[in-house]
Amino acid sequence: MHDQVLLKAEGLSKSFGAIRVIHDVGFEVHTNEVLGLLGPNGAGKTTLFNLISGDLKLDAGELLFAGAVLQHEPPYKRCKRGIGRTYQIPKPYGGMTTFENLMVAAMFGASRSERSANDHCAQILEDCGLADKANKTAGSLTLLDRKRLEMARAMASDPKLRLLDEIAGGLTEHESHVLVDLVKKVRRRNVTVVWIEHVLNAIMAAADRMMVLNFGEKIAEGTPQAVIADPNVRRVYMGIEA
Ligand SMILES: Nc1ncnc2c1ncn2[C@@H]1O[C@H](COP(=O)(O)OP(=O)(O)OP(=O)(O)O)[C@@H](O)[C@H]1O
Repeated sequence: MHDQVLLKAEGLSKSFGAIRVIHDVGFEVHTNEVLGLLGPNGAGKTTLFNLISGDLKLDAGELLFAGAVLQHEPPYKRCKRGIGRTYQIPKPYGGMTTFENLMVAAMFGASRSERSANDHCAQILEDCGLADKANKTAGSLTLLDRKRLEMARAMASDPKLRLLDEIAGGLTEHESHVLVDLVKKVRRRNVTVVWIEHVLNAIMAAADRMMVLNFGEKIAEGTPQAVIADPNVRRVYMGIEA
């Protein structure tokens, strides 16, 4: 199921002035997997997302997406290729209804006709537990429902790769289980996911593999169990000495 490489990164490097934020990072993301991205604050995780989405330019390295060279393309072209992202703080169109938010994603993100978008979005609202909030404005939703809406928008735009940035922050344990189920639903729609998350239980429950950054360098990669048992990861990420 996960054998094809969707995204391949080689030798990625990025500095801000004299501050080296990403240094010689390489990794692969396989089709239809959930890759968890961990690391202490300031490790370079969001910067890595910005390099993949094109919000930031690489200093060095290569990015291949479904075999195509990505690093020279502007963000909108990468978006058209099917790379979408979700932010730490949900950014819906607050004055529009939940359903309208999804329609925008389906019609402008995925270029669906109004009719096709309509059916697609109605199904997604149902799947995400938002059917009874279809006509509420996004700005009036609770935090969990705004996160549900972020995931619903991720589904509506038919992405190939979704970058999720700390979406479980601020949720209760029960709510983060709801979110894990939604990530699994997103994946069942053949979307590949890279998820930055500090809520360890959530990422452990959803990830097929995990990768850990520290000071801009990859220090571990593997199954969630192997990564969490790695003495170096335990030391730098959890503060546990072997
Ligand atoms: N535009 C920028 N200009 C200068 N420094 C930046 C910029 N963006 C990020 N940095 C610095 O790069 C480093 C990595 O930041 P980044 O946000 O990628 O880390 P992170 O691993 O996502 O952290 P967190 O878990 O706290 O979100 C930090 O030291 C940050 O201050």
